[in-house]
Amino acid sequence: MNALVATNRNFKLAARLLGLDSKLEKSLLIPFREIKVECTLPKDDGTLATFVGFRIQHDNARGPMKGGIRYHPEVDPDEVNALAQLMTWKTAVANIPYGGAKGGIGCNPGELSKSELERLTRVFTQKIHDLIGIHADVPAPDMGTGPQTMAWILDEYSKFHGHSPAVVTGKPIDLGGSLGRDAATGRGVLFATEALLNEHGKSISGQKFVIQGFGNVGSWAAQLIHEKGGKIVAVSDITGAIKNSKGIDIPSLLKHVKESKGVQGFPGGDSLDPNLILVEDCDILIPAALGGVINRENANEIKAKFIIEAANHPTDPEADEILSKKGVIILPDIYANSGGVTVSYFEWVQNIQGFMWDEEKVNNELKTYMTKGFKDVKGMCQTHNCDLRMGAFTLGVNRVARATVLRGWEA
Ligand SMILES: NC(=O)C1=CN([C@@H]2O[C@H](COP(=O)(O)OP(=O)(O)OC[C@H]3O[C@@H](n4cnc5c(N)ncnc54)[C@H](O)[C@@H]3O)[C@@H](O)[C@H]2O)C=CC1
Ligand SMILES: O=C(O)CCC(=O)C(=O)O
Repeated sequence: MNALVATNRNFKLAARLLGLDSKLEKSLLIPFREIKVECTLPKDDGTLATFVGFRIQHDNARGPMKGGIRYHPEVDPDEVNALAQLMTWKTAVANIPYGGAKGGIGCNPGELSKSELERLTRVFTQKIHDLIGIHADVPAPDMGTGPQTMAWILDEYSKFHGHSPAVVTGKPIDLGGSLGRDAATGRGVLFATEALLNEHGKSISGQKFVIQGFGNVGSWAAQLIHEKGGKIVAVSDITGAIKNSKGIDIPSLLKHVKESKGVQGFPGGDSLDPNLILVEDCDILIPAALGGVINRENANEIKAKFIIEAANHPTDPEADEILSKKGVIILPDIYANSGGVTVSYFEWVQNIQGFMWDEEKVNNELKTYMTKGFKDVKGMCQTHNCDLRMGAFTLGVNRVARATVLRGWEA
């Protein structure tokens, strides 16, 4: 199912549970601003290449719009739109003073050299610099981008507006990045999983995990879960998939991935058909790569009892229904992966304060936010007699609706 159709469907279900006014519902759904820019740059061989970049600014009722920038061949306006909307509900679920936005460029970062990526990022920044800003819209990394991308945006933006570290988060520490941001989404996934398991009288230790995606989010989640005694029995990335029913040695896998640029060929496991990773036997499945991967084609075959959505919108609404009938419990993206944007908020606060926190403070604050977020989501589940996805959606949508009305909706 198209990502935007799926996200709108979840929003509308939440709006109905909340009894939202239909005009307010319509206004919350339509993005504040959609930006589409052409980015032409010289490649290393002297030929010109043109890419299309998007920044969708969904809502700013609760504060500056916030969200990552994705470099991926499948980036399209509908998906960026859906991801921007999800950011609005996510920042509200986390209860941080932001709205939502998302950006993306349709490109394959693996096929571009570092200098081509730098030129692409600078051209994109030149096209959108007037529309982003410390109190307007603050980008961050997402799939295919990272601290280096944020450093180039910071540098290009600062040429127009003066030195502005708070205009992006997820930057290198040397440029004002926060300690703990690199690991934050994965660490948030750990805290979210602990909160859910705790409610079911279980702990991480001894549970069997499968993780799809071994980039920033998947690899940090794997490392932290492994440290807590969780048994990771299968992992996949773009290069392939591996499994080991006794549990994969994650520190060795991290070393292998650094050297070989992927999980493929890891000697500490057997290779597995990547198409089967989501239906591999486990207790807990963590999708940490692309959207829409859990759908009506594979939902019936899923063996996990719990799904922790580290990726954005990995589960189609049709799959939600099938999995719910099977009794599978899904911890939704807008809560489960909110650790990244929460520490982005801490980074922005540190930049504005001009004061750096130590890593222990960052991680402790993150745990406080994730624990509170779980409690708030559960509260909405009880109020509206709904599952965790609708608990999170009603929580986020209600907070944004309240802010919108307070700002003068009635006027
Ligand atoms: N980086 C962050 O702070 C946050 C990221 N997310 C979401 O988490 C997910 C992963 O993002 P990152 O780890 O940042 O990206 P990344 O670019 O660091 O890693 C992506 C990983 O997915 C793998 N992958 C790509 N296509 C695949 C496929 N077809 N099958 C299996 N694996 C595949 C890549 O090989 C790589 O291991 C995305 O959905 C992103 O939107 C959500 C919240 C915050
Ligand atoms: O850290 C951020 O500002 C946003 C991260 C992001 O793109 C996401 O949570 O999906």
